[in-house]
Amino acid sequence: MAGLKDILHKKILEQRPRVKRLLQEHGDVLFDQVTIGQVIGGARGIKCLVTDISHLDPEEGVRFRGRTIPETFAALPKAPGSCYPYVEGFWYYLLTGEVPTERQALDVVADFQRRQQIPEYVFDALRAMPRDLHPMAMLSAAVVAMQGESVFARRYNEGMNKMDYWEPMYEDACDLLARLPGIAAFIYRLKYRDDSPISADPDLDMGGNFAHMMGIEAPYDDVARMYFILHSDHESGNVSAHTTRLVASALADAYYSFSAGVNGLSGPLHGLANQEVLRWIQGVMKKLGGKLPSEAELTDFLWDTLNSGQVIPGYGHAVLRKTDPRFSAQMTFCEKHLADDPMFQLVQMIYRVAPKILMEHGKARNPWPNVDAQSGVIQWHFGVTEYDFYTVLFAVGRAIGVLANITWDRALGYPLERPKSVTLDMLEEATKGR
Ligand SMILES: CC(=O)SCCNC(=O)CCNC(=O)[C@H](O)C(C)(C)COP(=O)(O)OP(=O)(O)OC[C@H]1O[C@@H](n2cnc3c(N)ncnc32)[C@H](O)[C@@H]1OP(=O)(O)O
Ligand SMILES: O=C([O-])CC(=O)C(=O)O
Repeated sequence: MAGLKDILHKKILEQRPRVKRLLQEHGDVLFDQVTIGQVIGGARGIKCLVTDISHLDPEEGVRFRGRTIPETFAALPKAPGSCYPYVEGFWYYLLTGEVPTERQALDVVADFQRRQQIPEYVFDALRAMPRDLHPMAMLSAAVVAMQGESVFARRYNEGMNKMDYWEPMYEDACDLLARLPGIAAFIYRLKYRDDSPISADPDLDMGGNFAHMMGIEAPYDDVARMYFILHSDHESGNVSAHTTRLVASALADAYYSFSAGVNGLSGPLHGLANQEVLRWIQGVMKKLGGKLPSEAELTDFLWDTLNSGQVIPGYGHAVLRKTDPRFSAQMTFCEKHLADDPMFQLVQMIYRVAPKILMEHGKARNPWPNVDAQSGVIQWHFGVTEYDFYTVLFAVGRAIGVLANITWDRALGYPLERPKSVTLDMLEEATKGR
C-alpha cells in the first residue's frame, strides 16, 4: 500500500499543471484591487497568497481542506477510546486532502514515533537559558538550534533539482513535527516542574504522548489532540503562517522558517492572546479579592480595560465576523468536562457580556470571541496554570498547518515573496483630484 509520501507525490504531480496553466494562460487576469486603506491598514483583505490547505470564511470560520471543524473531527480516524482524531491522521489529511484510513493514520503514528528522538544538545541549550525566559523564546531557540539537522539545507548545498525541493522539505517537516511535543513538554517541566522531564512513551500517538510527557492524566490526551488540530491552520495571511511562508520562500529550511513563525505567534495581538485572556481573568478576580465577578462587576471591568486604551484579549479578529468555530468547539469540550469549573463559567459570562460592550464601544469590527478566549481555561482546569506556556501549545498545533503549507509551497514552485512598498508621497499623489 502506498504511504503518505507516495500519495503526496501523486497529488503534487496532479496539482502542478494547474499552477502552470494559471500562470501561463491567465497570469494577467485582474483578481483583486487595492485601496489606500488596505495599503496602510496591514493589507487587510488583499487576496495575494495561495493555499489549498485551509480557507477562512468571515461568517463561517475555517475549513480544513474543504471541511468545517465538526466535519473534520467526524471524518478522521479516532485514537482508541477517544472521540478526537489522531493528530497524525490530521497531518495526513492536511497534506493530501484525503481522509486516511485507520491503517494509514497508524502508519504516520509509527513514522512519527521513529522520528521523535530529540538531539541531546537541544536539552543542553534549553537548560543553559535563563529559567525565567519566556517559553516561546525557548521554543523558537530550540527549533532553530536543530537547523543543522535539516535535510533540505544539506540537499540544497549538494545542488538539488528544483523539482525535488518538496521532498526534503517534507522530511524536515515530519522530523520537526514529531519532535515538537517532546520539546514543548520538556520546556514545561524544565521551567515549572523543577527540571523533571518525562521521556516519550514509544507506543503512544502524538496527543497521548504529549499528555504523558506533561505528566497529566486523561482526558488531557484528548485536550492535546483537540488543541493541536484546532490551532493548526487559519489560511495563510495570519502572522505566524505568513511569517513561516515568507521565510521559507527565500528557500530557508523548515527549522529557520518555523522558528520565525513561532516568533510571530508570540505577539499579544496573535497567539499570545491566549495567555493574555488568563492574565486578564486573573486581574478581574484579584480586584475582587479572588471571587468571581457579577455581570455588573464584569461590565465595569470590561469598560475599565477599554477606557484605558487596552484590547479585550480573545475578542475581535482580522477576518472573522462571527464567533470563532474554534471557540465553539472548545466550548463543547468544556460543557462536557468543565461544566462546574468557575473559570469556565466566567468565560461564559464574558461571552454573554463582552460582545454587547464591544459593539457599544464601536471600534472593533468583530465583537465576537476568537480561539484564544476559551483555550487557556481548559489548560488551567487540567493543572497547567502557568499561562505564559499557553502559546507554546498553540505553536505545536500551528506547526501542523505551516509545515504542510511550506511543503506544498516548494512542491508547486511558489516563488520568493516580495510585495512592493510605496512612500506616503506616492499615496498622496494618487489622491490628487479626488
Ligand atoms: C489566534 C489569533 O491571532 S486570534 C486574535 C487574537 N488577538 C486578540 O484576541 C487580541 C484582541 N483583539 C485585537 O486586538 C484585534 O481584534 C485583532 C488584532 C485580533 C484584529 O485587529 P484588526 O483587524 O485591526 O481589528 P479591527 O479592524 O476590528 O480594529 C478596529 C479597532 O478596534 C479595536 N479592537 C479590535 N478588537 C478589539 C478588542 N478585542 N478590544 C478592544 N478593541 C478592539 C482595534 O484595536 C482598532 O482600534 P483603533 O482603531 O484604535 O486602532
Ligand atoms: O487568522 C488570523 O489572523 C489569526 C488567527 O485566528 C489564527 O492565526 O489562528
